[in-house]
Amino acid sequence: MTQYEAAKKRYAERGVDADAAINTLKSVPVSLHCWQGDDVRGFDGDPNAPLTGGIQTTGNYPGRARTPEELMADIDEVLRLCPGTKKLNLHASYAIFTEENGGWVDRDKLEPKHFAPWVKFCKERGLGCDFNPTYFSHPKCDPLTLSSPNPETRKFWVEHGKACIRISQYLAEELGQPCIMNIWTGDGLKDIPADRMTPRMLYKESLDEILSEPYDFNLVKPCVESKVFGIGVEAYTVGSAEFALSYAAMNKDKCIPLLDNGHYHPTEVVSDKIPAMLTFFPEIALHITRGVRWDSDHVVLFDDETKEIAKEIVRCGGLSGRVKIALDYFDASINRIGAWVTGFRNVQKALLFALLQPTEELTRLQNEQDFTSLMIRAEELKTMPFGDVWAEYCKEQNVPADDMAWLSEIKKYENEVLLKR
Ligand SMILES: C[C@H](O)[C@H](O)[C@@H](O)C(=O)CO
Ligand SMILES: [Mn+2]
Repeated sequence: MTQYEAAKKRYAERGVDADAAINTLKSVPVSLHCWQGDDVRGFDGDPNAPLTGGIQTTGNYPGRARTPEELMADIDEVLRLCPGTKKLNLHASYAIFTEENGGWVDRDKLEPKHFAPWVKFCKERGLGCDFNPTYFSHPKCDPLTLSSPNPETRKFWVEHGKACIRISQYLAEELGQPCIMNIWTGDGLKDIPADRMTPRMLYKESLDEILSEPYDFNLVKPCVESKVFGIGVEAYTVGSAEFALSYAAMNKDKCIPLLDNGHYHPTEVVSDKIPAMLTFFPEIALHITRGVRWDSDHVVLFDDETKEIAKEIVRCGGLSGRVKIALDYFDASINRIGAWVTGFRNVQKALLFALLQPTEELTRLQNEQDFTSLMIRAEELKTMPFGDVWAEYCKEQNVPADDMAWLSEIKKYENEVLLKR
C-alpha cells in the first residue's frame, strides 16, 4: 500500500473522500498577484520612486523584476512550482507601452491595447486574468484620489476607473473567464479630520460614476476593498469597512465586497466574516495575506487563520464560485519567487486541508450539542496524514511535493537569473 493509499483509508474511516478533495481543488481558481515580483512598482512611472498610498514594501533582496519580460519569466517560475488552477492578477500600473501601441499614456487614458501582451501571456498558459485600477504611487495622488476635494483630481481618477472597467471587460472577453476588478484607494488622513463625511460622499459619487461605465456584470466583477488604516494615514481611512460594505450592499447588481485579512483590527478575523457576508451577498472576494501587527503583507503561511479562512470558504459553499480567492502580499526581504510560491502553495494546502474535513459529521455534532465529541474530532484532524494527500495532489499536478526540491530549484534560478539582474 502506498503512503497515499494508507492516508486515503484513514480519511475514509472518518467519512472523508480524499480523491474527491483532490479533484475539487484542482479546478478552484486562485489569483496570483503580479506585484510580488517587483515590489509593487509597475511599469508606468519612475521605477525608483517610493511606493505611496499607505502601502509599503520593506527589504532589498536582489533580483527584483524590472521589465515586463523579467516579471513574466519570474511568474513562469512560480506557475511551474505551484499546483492548482491559477489566474493572474494585474494592476493597471503594469501596462506595457511599446512603439507599436503608441507609447506611454497616463492612467486616465489606458486602453486594452496596453494589456495585449499580458493577454497573450495568459492565453499561452491557459490563465484567466483579474485586474486593479492603481490609485497610488502617482503624481496625481494629491494625496487623495477618488475622494479628493479637487474636482480635477477626482475626474482624472474616475476616468482611470472607467478605463479599467473597459480593460477588465476586454480581459474577460479575450480569456473567456470573468475578471475581478478590485477598487482600493489608500485615501485617508494622517491626523484627526475636521470632516469625515464629505470625503466619503465624494468617494461614493466617484464610485457611482466609475460603475456607470457599461460592462457585463457576468464578466466584470468590480469589488470595493476596505481598509482600517495605512502608513501615513493612521487617523482616518475614507474607504473604511462600513463604507465599503454599505456601498457593496446598496449596489449588489454592480459590485461585490472584497475582504483583505490585513485590513481589520488585529483581533478581528476574516474567517468569521465570510459566513456573515455570504448570508447577504451572492458573491464576495478575498485578498489572502498575513498581517504581522499591522497590514504588513507578510507571506501567507499554513497557519491557523489561513486554515480557518479556507474552512469557511469550503463549508459555506464558496468553491462554487461565490468566493473569489486572490493573494495579496509582497516581501522584498527574501527571494521573491520563494515568497510567491510559499504563499500560493499555502493557500492550496489550506484549501485541501479544509476539503479533508468531515464537515457534515462535525455539523451534526454541533447540532446535537455534543460539543465534547466535536472538539475531540476536530483536534484529531490536525494530526491526520494530511502531508501524504498533499504529496499526491502535487504529484498529480506535476509539481514538486517536497519543499526541499523546489527550494533548490529557486536557488538555481536565483544564481542563474536573479543575481545577474
Ligand atoms: C496592491 C494591492 O492592490 C494592495 O495591496 C491593496 O489590495 C491593499 O491591500 C492595500 O493595503
Ligand atoms: Mn488587498
